[in-house]
Formats: sequence, C-alpha cells, structure tokens
Amino acid sequence: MPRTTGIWLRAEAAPDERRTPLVPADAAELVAAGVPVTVEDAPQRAFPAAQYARAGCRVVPANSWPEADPEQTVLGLKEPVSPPAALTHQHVFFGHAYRDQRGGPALLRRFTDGGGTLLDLEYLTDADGRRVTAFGYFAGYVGAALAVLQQRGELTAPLTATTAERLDAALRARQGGARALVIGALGRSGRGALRALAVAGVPATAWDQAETQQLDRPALLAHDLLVNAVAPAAPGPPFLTAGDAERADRALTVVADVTCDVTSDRNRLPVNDRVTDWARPARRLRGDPPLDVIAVDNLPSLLPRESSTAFSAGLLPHLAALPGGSPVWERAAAAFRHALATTDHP
Ligand SMILES: NC(=O)c1ccc[n+]([C@@H]2O[C@H](COP(=O)([O-])OP(=O)(O)OC[C@H]3O[C@@H](n4cnc5c(N)ncnc54)[C@H](O)[C@@H]3O)[C@@H](O)[C@H]2O)c1
Repeated sequence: MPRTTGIWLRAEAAPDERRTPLVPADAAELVAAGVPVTVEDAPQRAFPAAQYARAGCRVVPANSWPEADPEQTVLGLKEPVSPPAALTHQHVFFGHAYRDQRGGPALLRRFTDGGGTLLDLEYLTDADGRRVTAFGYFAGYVGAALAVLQQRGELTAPLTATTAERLDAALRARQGGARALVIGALGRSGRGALRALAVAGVPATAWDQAETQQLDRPALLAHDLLVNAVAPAAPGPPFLTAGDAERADRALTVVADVTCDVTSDRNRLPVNDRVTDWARPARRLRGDPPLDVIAVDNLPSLLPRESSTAFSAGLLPHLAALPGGSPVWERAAAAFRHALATTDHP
C-alpha cells in the first residue's frame, strides 16, 4: 500500500509549463491536515513560491528533489529530467508509459534501476474506473475557443498563456456567426467545449457515442466548426475523410482536434496527421473553401491558473489520504506493477 511522510512539489522541467498539480490554497489545506509540503521554487509556475510559503510550505531550490527524504512522495506533472537517471522515490506524475507510448520503456527502466514507484496521475481512478482528476475540461474549453476565434479571423499567433476571463471576453466580443458540432460532448473536454461555445453565442450540436454509431455525414459537414473531444477506446471509422474535405458544398471550415490522437490507429480525423503548436496553432488543410485544423496537444497550459486550480481540487483529497494509503493509490500502484511486468523495458 503506497504511503508517505510528506509531499515534495517539483519544479517542472519544461520552461513553458506554468501549470502545477497542487495550488497554494490546497497546499495550505494539506499542511493544516498535518501533511508536510515542500515546494521547489519555480519562476515559471503560475503561482509564486511566496504564496506556498504563506500557506505553510517549506520552499526549496528547483530540482533539489533527489535530496528529498526517501519516504517523501515527489509530485509533478511531467517526467523529471535526469540526473539522476535512476528514480528511487515514490513519484506522482503523468508518465505516458503504460500503453506502448514512445519513451515509456525508458521511463520504466528509470524506476526499475532505482527501485522507486510511479503512481501515475492518469491511473488515479475511483472504484468505477473513472479518473479522479484530469485537465480535460479546460482542454475542450480552450480548443473550442481557438476554433471560434479562427473562424472569425481573430486568432493571433503565437498563442500565449492567458486567463479564462480574457478568453471569455474575446469570445463575447462578437456573438454567433457560426454553428458548431462537438463530438464527445458528454466527456470532460466536450463539456468544456460546450461552455466556450455558449460564451461565444455559437449554437452547438452535441454528439457522443450514440450519435456516431451511424454517422450522419451531411449533418456533420453542415456545421461551420467541429470540435473532436472523444476519447476513443478502439480504432473506428473516421469522422472526416479526405473525400469530405474535397467537397465544395461543406460548411465546415475549422476543426479543433482536442483529442490529438494524430499518430495513433485510433485517429478519427485521418485528414490530419500532425499536431500544431503555439507558434502556428492553425494549419490549412484545404484552400477553397478553407479547412483549417487546430491540433494543439497542450491546450490546458494556455490557462495555467484555472486548469491547475481545477486539477488540484480533484487531487487534494487523495493527497490528504496518501500518508495512510487508500484504494485510489493502491490501484495506481497496481497499474505500475502491471506495466512493469508486461512492458519490455531493457
Ligand atoms: N489537446 C490537449 O491538450 C488535451 C488535453 C487533455 C485531454 N486531451 C484528450 O482529449 C480527449 C478527451 O478527454 P476527456 O478528458 O474529455 O475524456 P472523457 O473520457 O471525459 O470523455 C470522452 C468522451 O468521448 C466519448 N466517445 C468515445 N468514443 C466516441 C465515439 N466513437 N463517438 C462519440 N463519442 C465518443 C465518450 O463517451 C466520452 O463522453 C482524450 O483523448 C484526451 O487524451 C487532450
């Protein structure tokens, strides 16, 4: 059963990663509950170290986590950079290592070399298998917002981190002017997308699994915007084909691919085969009529404060339970053990 004597919040390695899995207000709650919290100073984090200090956390230099007491749990969002290669602690972060993902075996090797444990944030689930916390809502919200702005000719590059207040204001500045379809509308990203479209005054059709069993292609192509927010469990027929893209009578001009499964066999939008980025968020696939795709794979990072606050709120009760262990953490540990046993990681 995973346990801990305290939480050590790492600085993120990526210089443009401003999000955090634990915000100062929630760190204060952990401290008040008797869980010691150590926070690495990270200038790019959307929440200054001083706020953590006021919350009762000990602030230490960035990248000092290898010196953490062995019983501490090291918390972050993405894989810690070397050195050290061998990971000895109990770590909590998104490993993206259990489903044949690139870099997965190398990460698992770091754990077997050091004897540490990964409690992967993606595998923190309740008894029904639902994730206890995720960034999906803000991914969908930002993805749909970018699609609306692109369709209005108002999307400016490069993208920079912003706030929901500013993004809402940009969406409200003009109302309507398009019709949108959200696929995966019942999920976290889908709900976020519907909210952005409501703020923009853009009428939205909501489809989920029931509506894509027999895809109504003409209905799909009659929408100006398409937001793909599905989390496909298996490969399946495309939502949009090259033939659809060639049609001169389509209304569809902007696709926001929140799912971003671009290189996987589950990609339901095979007309696009690559992600876009903050420098060039929209890529033109066809010219006349235009068809643009937005496939940014780190959308929640554009709203670092809001997405961190929501994510941290979901994680807080589980961090509070970690010192004594809980079924959520045990399931994450079991997923790690299963990955170690079934993944070749020479
Ligand atoms: N681009 C980014 O920055 C970013 C960030 C976070 C998540 N994501 C991705 O967004 C996707 C959605 O994440 P989520 O948290 O909203 O997942 P979720 O599980 O909350 O929701 C997924 C929804 O898709 C629906 N769905 C699955 N297959 C479908 C199909 N064939 N047709 C119609 N609907 C279908 C499900 O019923 C569910 O309602 C995931 O692939 C996730 O990895 C992307």
